[in-house]
Amino acid sequence: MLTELLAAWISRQRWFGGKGRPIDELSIEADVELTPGLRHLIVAVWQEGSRDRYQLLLGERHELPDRLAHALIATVDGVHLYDAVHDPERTAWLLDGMSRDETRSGLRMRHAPGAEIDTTPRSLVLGAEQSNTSLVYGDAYICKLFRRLIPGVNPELEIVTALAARDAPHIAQPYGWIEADLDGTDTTLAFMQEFLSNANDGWDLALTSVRDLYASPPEVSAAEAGGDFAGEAERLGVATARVHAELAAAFPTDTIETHEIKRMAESFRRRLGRAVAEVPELRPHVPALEEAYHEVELLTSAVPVQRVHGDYHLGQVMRTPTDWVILDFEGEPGQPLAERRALSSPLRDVAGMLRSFDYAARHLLAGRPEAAELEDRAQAWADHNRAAFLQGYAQGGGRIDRADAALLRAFELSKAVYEVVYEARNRPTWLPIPLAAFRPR
Ligand SMILES: Nc1ncnc2c1ncn2[C@@H]1O[C@H](COP(=O)(O)OP(=O)(O)O)[C@@H](O)[C@H]1O
Ligand SMILES: O=P(O)(O)O[C@H]1O[C@H](CO)[C@@H](O[C@H]2O[C@H](CO)[C@@H](O)[C@H](O)[C@H]2O)[C@H](O)[C@H]1O
Repeated sequence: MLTELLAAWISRQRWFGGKGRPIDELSIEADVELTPGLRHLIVAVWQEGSRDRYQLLLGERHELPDRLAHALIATVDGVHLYDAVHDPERTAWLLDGMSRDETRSGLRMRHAPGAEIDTTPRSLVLGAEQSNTSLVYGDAYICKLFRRLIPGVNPELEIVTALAARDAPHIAQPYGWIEADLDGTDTTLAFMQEFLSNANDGWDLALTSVRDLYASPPEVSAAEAGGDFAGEAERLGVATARVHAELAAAFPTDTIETHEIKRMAESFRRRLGRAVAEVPELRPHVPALEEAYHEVELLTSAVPVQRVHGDYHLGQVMRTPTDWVILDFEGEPGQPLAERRALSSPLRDVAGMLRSFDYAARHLLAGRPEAAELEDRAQAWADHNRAAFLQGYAQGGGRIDRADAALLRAFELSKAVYEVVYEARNRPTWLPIPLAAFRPR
């Protein structure tokens, strides 16, 4: 039975969100033939009374070449069914579909306004398959297939197309997307953007600088080390401020008054409560966190809010030969769509990036015997680059005044609380990194 075979296969996939819980039932909600030998499936997976939906590209071949053996799902009546994201001959059809604005049984493929899609490049699945699958076509496009489907327009598509319509700088150009109605709501299934083939991500660049400092003689300061990153951190600050200004111009803005600020402090506390229940190492830091959140409640001036990135860190920015480009405007994975689209203070993104400088500085220390000696250098690198980023942010027109300090601090601490949970779940050896954020300064 196909559904049972799919259930066994899906539970082993890296992007499957329901790992560790038995699958009670898998049913096929939609099954569309895109082209002979390529089907698009939306499957519903029931686990412990709740349902999640996932999309699959199902290939069908009578003969399966060796290069696709690893993608085999099952063989039914002599037909090999396999994960067609690994088959460039089949995924070529997605480029065709988007370039021609094809619609197949409710599956709508679209190209971005003004975009001309070259249909000749062939795809490769990007190495690190995580919660989604990204296909890189030649060195031209990257198409992200959202695996777990949440009804609604994906914030990444919404934001990038709005910014591109304004010719905003610092974004990767949109080329196309795939959408369908899910529960009667227009839902993004895939989004294709310009592939920045000649760029490095900010995390790798920052780590190179940190390594350089650690390898320098102890008297060499972060500013003097060969691989100083401060110039880049500053340019990134400028780019961040410009993108915030574009977001404020492209989407509604508002201000939140005292009673809503209190609500924001409440939401920090709720996140903390849930996190402490899951990660007991957080408990000793609760009083200091409570105090920082209380400072937010004392704010008297209104706080400007707008659309923001929402999960801003060094892994979301890429340095091309000429500039910084910001990716992945999707907000924090796992949060409900409404929350990810909600207006927020841009300081939330600033705080996210400040945290990331801390991460880059400390991640080589986790579990190392020489960590204690390097601790001061890590702090010096983080302080130096955090300051440069803030300077760039102000230079680019971003607002951070004295009154913002309490809010920025609370956002940073709340992000660190989120990271504590993220690391406890995904990379326990990294847990000391966000925990270091709660040490008194
Ligand atoms: N437009 C792009 N050009 C080049 N590489 C990209 C592009 N978009 C994403 N990437 C690469 O893919 C990685 C993961 O992308 P991301 O959008 O952050 O996916 P995820 O949501 O799974 O974290 C990035 O760190 C980057 O290395
Ligand atoms: O990039 P994603 O949208 O998947 O974001 C999640 O994973 C990130 C880790 O890859 C995580 O970021 C944390 O680790 C980064 C280093 O790997 C560091 O630069 C970030 O500052 C830190 O928050 C992110 O929080 C999570 O949502």
